[in-house]
Amino acid sequence: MTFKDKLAEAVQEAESTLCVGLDPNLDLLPAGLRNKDIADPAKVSRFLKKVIDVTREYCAAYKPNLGFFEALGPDGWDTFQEIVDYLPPDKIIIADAKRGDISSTAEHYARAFFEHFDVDAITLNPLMGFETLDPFLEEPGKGVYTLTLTSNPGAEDILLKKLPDGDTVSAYIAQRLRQRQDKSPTTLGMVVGATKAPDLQPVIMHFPAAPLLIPGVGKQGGSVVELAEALANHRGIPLINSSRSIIYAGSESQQWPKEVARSAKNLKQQLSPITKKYV
Ligand SMILES: O=c1ccn([C@@H]2O[C@H](COP(=O)(O)O)[C@@H](O)[C@H]2O)c(=O)[nH]1
Repeated sequence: MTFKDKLAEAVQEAESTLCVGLDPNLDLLPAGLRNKDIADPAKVSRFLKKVIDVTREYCAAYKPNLGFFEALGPDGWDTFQEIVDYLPPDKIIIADAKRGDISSTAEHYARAFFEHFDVDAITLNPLMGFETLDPFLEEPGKGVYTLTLTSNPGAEDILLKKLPDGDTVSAYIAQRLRQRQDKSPTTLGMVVGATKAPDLQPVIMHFPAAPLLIPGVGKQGGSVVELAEALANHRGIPLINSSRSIIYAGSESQQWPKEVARSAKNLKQQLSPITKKYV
């Protein structure tokens, strides 16, 4: 099955474009599992598995961010593997790894994430140039989300800078990705921030069929209403990610799993004006 087909099925089955971000931060774990000083991978696994159990009904995808697993030290990769294995097979799994390196190194990243961990998709950083994406672009069953217009303030530093032809760097990346898609069996998508909804139009216009991974709602303050307006004419399926505002909901209470479920359900409902186009 191609990545695009799996993405469409996952969204249709869950009737949701929600992606739950799995960012296990030791400082924010629910009170009963929290121990800031000693990384306890067993507690992290228990926490994330519970989050998955109570949110799976409301989302199409999960996005574990590698930074949080690497911060667990030597056990981090085992924990990542355990969570990837635990995730329901009908959900899209996106490794948020933001890799990008010369081809001979990128080949090894591709092998690690697409062969060893066998996730559906990965996030890549295009700053070292478009040929660094090539090792990830060989498999029809896989997807690649390239950082195009990120949600953070620093997007102004490079991505929103204007080139001599008047386009932004973000718009240029979108154009190049669209051209590359014509020659790639792998699905190319873009990471665009919900916080950048007002700047989104000139970017997605260059690649109107691109699947989008959209972080920035929730703790970063991106507006779902503005996002829905910006996506009105976009054809590619979006996945809207939220991490902290879902997985740490109610973390001071023993009832936290209920709060996590409630928060995922609420965001799924808020996203329904966006989702209805794709179900
Ligand atoms: O432009 C980007 C790209 C990636 N991220 C990642 O998404 C989540 C957002 O977490 P929240 O808690 O919902 O703010 C996190 O893993 C980021 O590293 C992003 O925020 N912006």
